[in-house]
Amino acid sequence: MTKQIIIATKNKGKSKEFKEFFAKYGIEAISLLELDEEIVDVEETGNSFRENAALKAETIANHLQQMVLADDSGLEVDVLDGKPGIYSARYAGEPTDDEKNIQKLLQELAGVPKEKRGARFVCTLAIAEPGNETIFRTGFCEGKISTQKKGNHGFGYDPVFVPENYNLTMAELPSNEKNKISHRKYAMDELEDWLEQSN
Ligand SMILES: O=c1[nH]c(=O)c2ncn([C@@H]3O[C@H](COP(=O)(O)OP(=O)(O)OP(=O)(O)O)[C@@H](O)[C@H]3O)c2[nH]1
Ligand SMILES: [Mg+2]
Repeated sequence: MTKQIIIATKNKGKSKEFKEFFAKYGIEAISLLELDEEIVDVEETGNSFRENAALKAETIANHLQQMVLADDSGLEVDVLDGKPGIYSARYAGEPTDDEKNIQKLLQELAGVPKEKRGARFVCTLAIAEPGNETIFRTGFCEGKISTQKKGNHGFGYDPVFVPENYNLTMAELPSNEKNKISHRKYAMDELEDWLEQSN
């Protein structure tokens, strides 16, 4: 039987990326959207990526009584003092809408010159298991916010995020390229020791 890990997410874009990462270790990543049982949303009431990742991982691990990985991630824009940050998914309000979030961000940055459009994606992973201490890993991806949407791969703010040393947006990169340089990939790299020891 293949090994499996539950990913405490309802985000299809994240789920697809985790399936690709874990497949390399012979592990099948399963999101909450694929479970037979409907899982209620965990309220993200924390004040940091770490607190929200812990909330999602620990709540779902306790509910399912098994090991669970959660991802809390977002975009920090320099000229906005790190916003939208932990509010990235709900930047333009709820229900969450990637297109509205992008339009709001482009409006906030209207007239801001290229050299001041620096930003980074942040991803904190939490792995929780009933009875064990939760572990955390974080990864970053530096870049800039473009002035126009381009590309249709990925999700979220990918169409307006240009990674450092690239002239293309994240959404113009095929998924295997994004998955070599993304915040999520660097957070997964930090998990390598844990993956080796638990394999
Ligand atoms: O362009 C992007 N490329 C990425 O790789 C990426 N990673 C995160 N984000 C943004 O940050 C929010 C996370 O918020 P978040 O961690 O609460 O996740 P979510 O609410 O979408 O799903 P869940 O995992 O909580 O169920 C997302 O919705 C996106 O707006 C990204 N945008
Ligand atoms: Mg969320």
